[in-house]
Amino acid sequence: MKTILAIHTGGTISMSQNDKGEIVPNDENPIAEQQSILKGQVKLITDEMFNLPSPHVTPEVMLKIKQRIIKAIADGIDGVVITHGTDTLEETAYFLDLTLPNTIPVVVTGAMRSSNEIGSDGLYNFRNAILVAATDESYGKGVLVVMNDEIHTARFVTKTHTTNVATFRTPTFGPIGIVTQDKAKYFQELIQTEVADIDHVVSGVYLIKAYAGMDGTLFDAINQSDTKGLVIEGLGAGNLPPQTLPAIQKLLDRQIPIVLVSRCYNGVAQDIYDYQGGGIQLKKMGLILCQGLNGQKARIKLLVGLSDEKSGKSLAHFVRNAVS
Ligand SMILES: NC(=O)C[C@H](N)C(=O)O
Repeated sequence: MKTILAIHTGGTISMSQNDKGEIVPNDENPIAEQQSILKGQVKLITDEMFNLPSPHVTPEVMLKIKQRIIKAIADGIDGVVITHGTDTLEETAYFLDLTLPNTIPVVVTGAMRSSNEIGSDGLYNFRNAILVAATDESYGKGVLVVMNDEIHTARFVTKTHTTNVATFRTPTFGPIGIVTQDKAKYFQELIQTEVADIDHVVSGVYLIKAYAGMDGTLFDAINQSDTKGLVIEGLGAGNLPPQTLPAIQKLLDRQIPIVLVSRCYNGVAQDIYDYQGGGIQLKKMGLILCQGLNGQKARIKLLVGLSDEKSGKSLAHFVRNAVS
């Protein structure tokens, strides 16, 4: 029988609705109390590590979860499930994907409806996540996100709806598997990427979204002494309004790495346009075009790369490509 460690960190999955209809954190986590899930099939160990709404989760919290899992791997655990608030779930999941050895299944899940609401999805998602973590086929697939009967890679999954239970989607590539009839079934292989075994996290890594008519104001504002890196969600295939360029150049002159992704939901940033502010010019200026990640994930990847003391070409290589 496999031993699965459940690490609880908070979020709606551990919350309840009060008499006024408000969703509030609980002192006692109702999900952590569920000890009989898949009884006889798995041995469940529980660690109530945090009780945080996920907007309160920081890279330091993510690092603590990573360190807890490293200890569990050393102790011989067979798989890990993490319950987490959905607002920043994709960032924690991707942080773990980038920093953990790909040796045992690590599955992140959450809920869109709190524990006592009609149609609450928490217990169901938790059970499915345990099932996936205890499945042999889940080995070697990087960190997984299991929600609403679907299995996604942490690398590409994103929250797409504020309240719908079918909120987690993988744009461009789709989910890699489904949970059906009490089984995890996979239909896509995962391409391995580099892992960075970091022991601290840097601060000063920012994320800015481009818009029509944007100028250099926001770039000038983040041109501070503590700024270590910047991700820009560019327009379309990876372009920027020309008025932003002088302020961006000032950051590049200070050797601050700048990563460019697209603000589009689907597709990858590419250097295909040759006009002022087009992707070709941005690449020539030294921006790192990152293929396939959204802004918040590219920021996690840049933060992990910088925390691993990568710079120059090795940082660009680490950040650039999420798919190979
Ligand atoms: N569904 C959720 O978990 C949302 C909640 N605000 C959180 O991220 O903690």
